[in-house]
Amino acid sequence: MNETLSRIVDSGVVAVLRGVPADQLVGIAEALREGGVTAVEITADTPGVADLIEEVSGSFDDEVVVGTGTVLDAETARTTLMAGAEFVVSPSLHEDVIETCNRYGAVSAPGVMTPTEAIRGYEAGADFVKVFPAKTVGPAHVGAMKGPLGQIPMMPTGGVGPDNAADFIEAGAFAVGAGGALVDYDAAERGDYEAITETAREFTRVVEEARADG
Ligand SMILES: O=C(O)C(=O)C[C@H](O)[C@H](O)COP(=O)(O)O
Repeated sequence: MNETLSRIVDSGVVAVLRGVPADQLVGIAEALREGGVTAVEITADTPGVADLIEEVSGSFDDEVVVGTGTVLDAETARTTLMAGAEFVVSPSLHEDVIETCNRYGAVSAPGVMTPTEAIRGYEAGADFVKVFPAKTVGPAHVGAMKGPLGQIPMMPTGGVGPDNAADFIEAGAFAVGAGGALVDYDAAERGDYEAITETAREFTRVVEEARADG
């Protein structure tokens, strides 16, 4: 397995940081890592995303795997890969983004909702697919897609929290992505990074237990 992908598997949870304030970034990434979440995605609509990716990848070496989220075009993929991103996630399917990632040896994950989109992304060379938005379709949808498409690693994202993460893992997801339910910017603003670590710990515990049960 690709090394970046195996580091995402190890984390089990990919933290989606959208609009993270620059002065909170390293503190939040550290708090997440303390709680076992060692894969972090900074979304491309975050101001200064390339600089933020460079900062976080320079701060942790191999301990934290860093990617770009909400990537809608090849230019954004290339720019952020050059800044140090190791994986690229999209809410939608863009074959030029997948192609660009493969050109530079990076992992790519298009956003998909249907079996047709999932297989199209995988045939285009994606390493895994992000089932998005996950909460509206639920774990049963992921389980049903994994039936005929068991070879495609799936990471449900969008409305995933410690309350439903186990159901997605039990349905066959190899990991989950989470933003709102995982990263509390207000807590970071107050300097309460321990709260972020606690949520991350709970999240990774739930995922590990669901894997052990499966
Ligand atoms: O556009 C993307 O690439 C995304 O990652 C979409 C959402 O920001 C994530 O799905 C996080 O969603 P929540 O966990 O519900 O906050």
